[in-house]
Amino acid sequence: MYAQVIVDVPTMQTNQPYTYLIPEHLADVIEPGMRVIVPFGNGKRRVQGFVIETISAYTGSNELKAIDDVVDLAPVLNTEMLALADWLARKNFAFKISVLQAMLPNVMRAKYVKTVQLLDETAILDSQLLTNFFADRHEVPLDAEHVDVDVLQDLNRMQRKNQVAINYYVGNRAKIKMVSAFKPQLTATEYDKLRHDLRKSAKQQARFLTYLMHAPQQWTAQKEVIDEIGVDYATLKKAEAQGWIERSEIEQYRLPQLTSPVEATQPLTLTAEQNQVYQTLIENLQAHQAQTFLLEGVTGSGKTEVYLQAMAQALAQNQTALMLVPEITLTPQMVRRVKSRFGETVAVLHSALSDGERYDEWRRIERGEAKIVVGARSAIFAPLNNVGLIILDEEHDASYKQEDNPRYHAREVAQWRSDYHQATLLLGSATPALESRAHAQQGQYTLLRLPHRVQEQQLPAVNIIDMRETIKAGGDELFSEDILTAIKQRLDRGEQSVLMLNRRGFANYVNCRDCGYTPTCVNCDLALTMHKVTNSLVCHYCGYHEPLPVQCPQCGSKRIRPFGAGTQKVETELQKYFPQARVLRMDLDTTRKKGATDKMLEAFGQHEADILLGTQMIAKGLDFPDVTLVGVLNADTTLALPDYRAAERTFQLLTQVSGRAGRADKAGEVFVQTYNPEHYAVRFAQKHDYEGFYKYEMQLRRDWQYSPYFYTIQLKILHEAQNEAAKVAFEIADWLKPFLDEKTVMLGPSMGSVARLNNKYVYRIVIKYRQGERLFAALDELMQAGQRLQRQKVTLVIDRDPVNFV
Ligand SMILES: Nc1ncnc2c1ncn2[C@@H]1O[C@H](COP(=O)(O)OP(=O)(O)OP(=O)(O)O)[C@@H](O)[C@H]1O
Ligand SMILES: [Zn+2]
Ligand SMILES: [Zn+2]
Repeated sequence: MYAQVIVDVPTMQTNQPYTYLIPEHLADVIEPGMRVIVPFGNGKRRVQGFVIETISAYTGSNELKAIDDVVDLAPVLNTEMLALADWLARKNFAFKISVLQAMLPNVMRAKYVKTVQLLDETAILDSQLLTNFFADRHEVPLDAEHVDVDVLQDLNRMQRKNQVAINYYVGNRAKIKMVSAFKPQLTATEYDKLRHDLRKSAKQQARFLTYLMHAPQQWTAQKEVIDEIGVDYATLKKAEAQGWIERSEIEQYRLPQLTSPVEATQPLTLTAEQNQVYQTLIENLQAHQAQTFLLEGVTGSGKTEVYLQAMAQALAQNQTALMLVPEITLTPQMVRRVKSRFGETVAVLHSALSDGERYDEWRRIERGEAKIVVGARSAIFAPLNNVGLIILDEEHDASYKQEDNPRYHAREVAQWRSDYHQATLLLGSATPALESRAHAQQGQYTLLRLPHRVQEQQLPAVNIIDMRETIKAGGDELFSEDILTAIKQRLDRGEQSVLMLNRRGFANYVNCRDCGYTPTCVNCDLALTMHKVTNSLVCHYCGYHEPLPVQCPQCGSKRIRPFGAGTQKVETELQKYFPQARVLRMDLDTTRKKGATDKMLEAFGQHEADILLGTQMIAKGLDFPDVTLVGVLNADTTLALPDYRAAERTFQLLTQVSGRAGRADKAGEVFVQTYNPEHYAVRFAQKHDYEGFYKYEMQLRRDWQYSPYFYTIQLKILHEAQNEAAKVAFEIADWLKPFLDEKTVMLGPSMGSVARLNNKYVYRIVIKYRQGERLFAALDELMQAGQRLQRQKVTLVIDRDPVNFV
């Protein structure tokens, strides 16, 4: 028997599996989806690999090495995941090993240990340095970074003389937490009788027997009982000796905890609109059809309640459900809402968990103990079986796209899994991605709508404040008079405010404080990005550049300069205006600590603060009844993103954050400060007009040839030397040209925005296309050349449908 193995060797940039011999004693053990340890290369190097297939015949001529060992007793990747990995690697020009690893919790990645083994003890006798290094040991971990250079040189010399051997081991970091536990062995009547026969003085035993009479017939961690009923360890030992209980080590899950207990909730009675959406979903669930629904529901329209009830239906028909939420803030509140409905059958997977917690949640899912999964992007790989429903909440969110290896979009994975399981796929948002809305237009998705808030509350009135006027009148760059007045009103009335400082694209662009002008690219209509090193403005897309202006080209003002103030500065300023206000600041700094976000939101929910000041992380999902004011301090930073989705991102952000106001019985009000008050993204957001924005933006996308009319592929070429990066980039561009049809546009090669990333120069090629077959074939070939490029120390990144151009 032979196994096809994808090996974990970062420098082997290939999707080709390697064939290994399965030794006799492992013949009945090894299955596809298991991790194995295999020798690799010439030395004694050992690496981890994934078996993707077993075969009975080998026709090649190479002499095969044998598999050393298996890591798993059962496959950790099932047939579905192996097929998905295959598809995903091909579709996104990714390496299979990175896809397979992305599907598993971090701790299941191999840890490699290198050691040096002393073969000839006499060889070190003369050297104090080496005697100290080995210190009476025969094998010592070798971590080149922490070992003296002299020692390394000696060891090298000794290796050539066969006096030492270098060994490689594959370690396993996935640790299961074990605790002592016991299980009752007798019936309640028997325990009762034993208790009657006890000596009077045996108080602890009596207590324990009383407990056992009512204890469930299952393994219980002993520590909990010892603490709870006050018996000691000796009592348990005695009980075991007398056959009352059995004792053993059992596995205990590290369950992620929220800061306060979750109270159970009941399904709400759906409104007529919600019910209509719900019924459509249920019908599809019952029919077991792979169909995609786009739920376009205004903020506060009760989308989440619909998700919860649809998930309940999946459970009721004995299926499982998967719900994705964007990274960061949203998670704790959403997790709370899902847990309040479904309790322990919910598993949570997101980046705030510890590695151990993630591993345990993953196993609860894999074993079928958790039937509902809530998590961020990578939770899309949760090993659920028999999936009935997949939900992407805030489906437009950019965090669903993974920007590192392996690049993928959670939406495309969701679609694939929905097809595989014949599951219902529900994409929900108040502001769907243009691509999704266009799919609904063309009938690929079914469009469902919730145009009103749950209790028919009005969407908040949005006031646009022209900061150019404020500045002219000698006002503050951070707070206009209007917004200060509005905050004061809330403080007087005991209501709450949410203030957002938009940090995306921050300080990378310049704008004119007098007329609002932001320089844009002549070719692409995208905002130009400031390059401090060269003192110039650069287009991230096509490479166009011009010197940094000293004077506004539009109005002649000298007040054209970079934008910038951090949340901390804003907080200080705010406190100067309102010394008595209780302000909660939420940004990357204050939320870094585990559970910090959850705690802060709890506090705000309990009205322990008057103002929540934060970055765009506070824009989504918050549902607090006392919030009647939302202030956006700077709407423009997202507009200046060097990305054709800049207007879309701004519209989405403004709509989302506005939606936090007036969600209950008190009316809400929004103030948006901007230097571009007449921009269409701002105007449509003011009217809460998603459909209007969609139509307008689609027209522009067609004119400028952007998604969804054109697809985009971005190639990045990285090298330590600028001329080498440029050379390879132009070679690749020339090589690709014959494969492009006349409707395909190639931009660049141009120097990347972050000219030096990880000490490497970046060159970029952007390709816009409508028909991709020939292009993809060419890119596949380019991928195969990856190994050659690697030898030249060139990194090639192929990014399909990039969401960020930086
Ligand atoms: N049928 C219902 N009856 C009463 N209250 C409801 C109902 N459905 C939802 N709600 C409540 O209305 C509020 C808004 O609902 P929810 O948070 O589900 O909206 P959403 O559309 O997900 O909002 P957003 O997209 O703005 O985050 C919540 O407090 C929720 O508990
Ligand atoms: Zn100007
Ligand atoms: Zn350009």
